[in-house]
Amino acid sequence: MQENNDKVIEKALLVGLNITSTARRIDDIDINESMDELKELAKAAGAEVVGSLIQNKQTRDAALFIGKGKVDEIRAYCDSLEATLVVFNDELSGAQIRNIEEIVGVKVIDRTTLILDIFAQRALSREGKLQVELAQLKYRLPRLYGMGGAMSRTGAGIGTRGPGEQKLEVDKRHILNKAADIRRELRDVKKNRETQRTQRLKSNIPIVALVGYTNAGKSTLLNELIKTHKDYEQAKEVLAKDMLFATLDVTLRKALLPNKKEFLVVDTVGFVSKLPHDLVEAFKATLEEVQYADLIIHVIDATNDSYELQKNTTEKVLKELKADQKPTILVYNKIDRLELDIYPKNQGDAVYISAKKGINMDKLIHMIEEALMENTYSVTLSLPYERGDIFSKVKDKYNVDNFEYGESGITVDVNLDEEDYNIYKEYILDK
Ligand SMILES: Nc1nc2c(ncn2[C@@H]2O[C@H](COP(=O)(O)OP(=O)(O)OP(=O)(O)O)[C@@H](O)[C@H]2O)c(=O)[nH]1
Ligand SMILES: [Mg+2]
Repeated sequence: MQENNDKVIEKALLVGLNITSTARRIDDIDINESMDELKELAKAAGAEVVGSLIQNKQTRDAALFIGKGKVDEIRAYCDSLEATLVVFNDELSGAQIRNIEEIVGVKVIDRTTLILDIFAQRALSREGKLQVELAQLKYRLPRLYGMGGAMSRTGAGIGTRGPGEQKLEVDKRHILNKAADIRRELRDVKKNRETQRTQRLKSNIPIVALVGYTNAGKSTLLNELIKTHKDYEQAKEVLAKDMLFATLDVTLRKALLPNKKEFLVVDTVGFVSKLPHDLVEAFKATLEEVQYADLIIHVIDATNDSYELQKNTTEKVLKELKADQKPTILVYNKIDRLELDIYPKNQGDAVYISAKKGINMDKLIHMIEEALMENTYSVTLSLPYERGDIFSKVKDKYNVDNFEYGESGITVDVNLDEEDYNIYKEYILDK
């Protein structure tokens, strides 16, 4: 194990179980793809992957998950590869972790612990940190027995980190108290967020949420969309990186439609298959922003071999968030890396783009405009000068910059929503 300034680079051996009988779950993704993803997750957590093995088996083993013979094999692998960490592709019980650790002699963690560890390292906002910590505590509680083992949580590194660098609790009573504290604090944070949201909803700016599998290109797309805004500056861009879970915190930024109306773009945490259930629960709160969106842009990495599965995973979460009935645009991204004629042309609510190379961005932006303007009325208002109050209201609310001072008043081109259309009907200029 190399160590510098407390940063431990662990050498990880990955282990996957391929269930070959009917015990296999229908939504289990292909084992090779799942292991590739596990490798990316291990890298994202800061580990160096030194090896990977798959066990084909009819059923899961209650005590050792993959069976005694394979565990002995893992031990030999660990010795020869000098692995310091074994990562299982599935969620293990506390007893299984302890039993396997006893045989292989190095730290054993599962996919859930790995994902929680990445989240623990990346969460930036107060709320994000609290949610990750709560998810970690919930995960640990039923496993305390298994993790009391000799080498389990005494060392540093993956699986021992909590947000804010404190060591995770190992005492049940402490955990329960801590979880209660966090829940209380989260309630306060939530109130705060609700206040902000109420203000936002009052301001009437439509909200467009970017959702999709991790690494699909959501943040890259956000950075492209905000370039349309007059107040755009590079400092407003968000981190876009070839790394799973680059984005953990919800970010809102302003952008402009061709008709000059403002909208807010929301960047969200990416989804992944087998996302730990506690984390889904925790991040549902963050993903609440999606529930308030007027439009959802589902970003899909069209170059990924499992993009269909990734799309399904995302759609399942959207359903859980009760956001599956919202107007949605499917964006197939990264087409700069595809042969030009292998993807269907744009059809219905889908569009093929490259966020990075700016291909078909104009098409996408027009689709966004159409979707957001669906229930609006494009009118010209003729406002007498004594109704300057209406003018300033409309100007602020709709970000109007197309108006003219005439002899009898001000004429304004604007897209009114239904409510305002009825209020200002008498001032509408007949075409
Ligand atoms: N070739 C190509 N690469 C792209 C495109 N869009 C994004 N990428 C790359 O894909 C990687 C992931 O992009 P992000 O924008 O960080 O993806 P994300 O969906 O925000 O990912 P998470 O925040 O981790 O969930 C980065 O390396 C991007 O440069 C594209 O249109 N073409
Ligand atoms: Mg991102």
